[in-house]
Amino acid sequence: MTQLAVCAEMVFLDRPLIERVRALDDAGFAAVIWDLSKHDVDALARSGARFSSMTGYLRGTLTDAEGADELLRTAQQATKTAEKLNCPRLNLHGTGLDAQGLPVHPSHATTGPMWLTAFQTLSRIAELGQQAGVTFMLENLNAAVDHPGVPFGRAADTLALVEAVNSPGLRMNLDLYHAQIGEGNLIELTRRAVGAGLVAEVQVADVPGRCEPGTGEINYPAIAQVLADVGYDGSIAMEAWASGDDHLAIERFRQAFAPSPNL
Ligand SMILES: O=C(O)C(=O)CO
Repeated sequence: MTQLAVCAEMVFLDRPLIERVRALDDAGFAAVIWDLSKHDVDALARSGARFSSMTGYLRGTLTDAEGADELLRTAQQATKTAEKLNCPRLNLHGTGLDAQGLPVHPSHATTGPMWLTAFQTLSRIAELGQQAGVTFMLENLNAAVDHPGVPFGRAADTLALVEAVNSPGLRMNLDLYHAQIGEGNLIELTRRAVGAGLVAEVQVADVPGRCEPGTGEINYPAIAQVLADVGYDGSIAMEAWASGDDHLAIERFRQAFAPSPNL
């Protein structure tokens, strides 16, 4: 059944994280968490909250041999944390991001060798996911506003890699906020990626401003209809700031996806 989740790193910012995940749980949402090295994992595990996804690595990159080994090593550690939190999805980016979201290894052109190494690295990651019983996800990002220089940020590139690896241990984290900034054509993108069974989480925020659905230019009720039409039953997560009141923002998110018969 489709599960609604909210990124605990972006709402209820006046409270400690542990209280944010509890507030989300009380409101019926699972939580999305970023860098677990910054959080008290045992306290989160004891909180009773549900976790939809978390960052699935600490360091590393897809595109060179040394970075790939580091990515695999820290992804393996992340699977242990995921087990403690009972968190089924672990998120990856084309390269590590710093505290400002900037790529640790920026690249403004992706070469043939980079594509091949990324494919091999992701194949290893997918195997790790299957062994650990979790799904790693490669997230599309945007280079124009939030993550300049991130490799494989375009949804089309992310989807091509996930499709090529073709393993249940690796799926796409389809971030519609980033895709709207980078490429648009969201309905067709959603129909194609989700319809092919390649998406494990759909993340949402509106453009511009990255606030809750309904505050910008994206027609989220139409996206919800597409998700229902293709029978999506994965996670839908709001990775957005609250434009005003936090409770109102998460209710607007819930309402945007309420028409789905899977909910
Ligand atoms: O910008 C995003 O979507 C991220 O996941 C940053 O970690």
